Amino acid sequence: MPDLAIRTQALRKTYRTRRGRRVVAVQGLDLEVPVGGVHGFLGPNGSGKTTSIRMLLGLVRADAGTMMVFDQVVPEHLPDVVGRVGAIVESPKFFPTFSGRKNLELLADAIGTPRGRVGEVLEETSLGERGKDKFKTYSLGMKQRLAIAATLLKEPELLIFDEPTNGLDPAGIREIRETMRGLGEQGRTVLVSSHILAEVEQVADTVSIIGHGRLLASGTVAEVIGGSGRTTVKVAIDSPLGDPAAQREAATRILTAAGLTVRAEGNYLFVDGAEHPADVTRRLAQQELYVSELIPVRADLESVFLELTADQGLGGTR
Ligand SMILES: Nc1ncnc2c1ncn2[C@@H]1O[C@H](COP(=O)(O)OP(=O)(O)OP(=O)(O)O)[C@@H](O)[C@H]1O
Repeated sequence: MPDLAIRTQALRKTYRTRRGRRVVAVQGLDLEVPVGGVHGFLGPNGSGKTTSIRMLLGLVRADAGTMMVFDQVVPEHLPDVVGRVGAIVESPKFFPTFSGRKNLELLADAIGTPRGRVGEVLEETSLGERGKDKFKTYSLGMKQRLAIAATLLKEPELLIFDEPTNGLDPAGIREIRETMRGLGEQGRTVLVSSHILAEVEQVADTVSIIGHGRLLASGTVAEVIGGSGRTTVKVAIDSPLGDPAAQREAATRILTAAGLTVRAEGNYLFVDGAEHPADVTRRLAQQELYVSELIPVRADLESVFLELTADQGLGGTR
């Protein structure tokens, strides 16, 4: 088993609302985050990501289960590991009229980190040039990167970011992604929660997908995609004889009867579940329907996510 930065077992949390209603936020979560690299913690809105992160950081008490950070049981031994962990769970407060650099210098003084480290973390988050500008002039993306810079001051080995790209424009999202990738490449462990899958797919080495507070799948992005058993092929049928739409309908009937899932999109059929693409060609040819194009479509994390969470009536949100 690889060294783990985080491990939870059978973790549970139920909230009680003021009206006495019980909300089960996390119900038996087994999470394993390997040391080094970026780990995407994925799930639809309300699936329990924030609650899990808050429990790990000792901000919310778990009802049951165990949690370990770098082999230390938390929250009991959180003081022993807290120096190795940096987290952004909500927007930190900075002084708007001070520069980014000044804000970080004050923080460095407060946590006993040499001020020399401030220049380094500004560089690491690509804020070097803007460090002397006032915080209030920063874009949302720069503010978020300053928050990351602040967590880097004490050189944590594990960084935990809860939905760090929320509210950012595409350029801001790209900058955060690059920053995370850089941190992972340095050998740090980055746990990043998100419901925006396309982004995480580009940056994560490993992922855990949760739904209703439970683990649905985990592993490298390739394993999770591969393990979904999806082989989708995009098929065009182009016989000179007959109406193309009628041929697509006939093909849909034949393939569906063979247990495959078929979705029509424009002039194409997307066929899921074939063990081998040639199966599709063969079944259609037997009924005198001839395939003019057959393109294997790589499953992406998003479609796997939607498939996994759809089973639970969760649906993915973007
Ligand atoms: N303080 C609270 N009191 C009551 N219910 C809560 C509280 N915090 C969260 N919940 C509920 O617990 C469930 C899990 O919420 P949580 O915020 O952990 O999910 P999430 O995956 O982080 O969602 P999001 O992506 O929307 O942030 C939701 O149903 C939410 O409404």
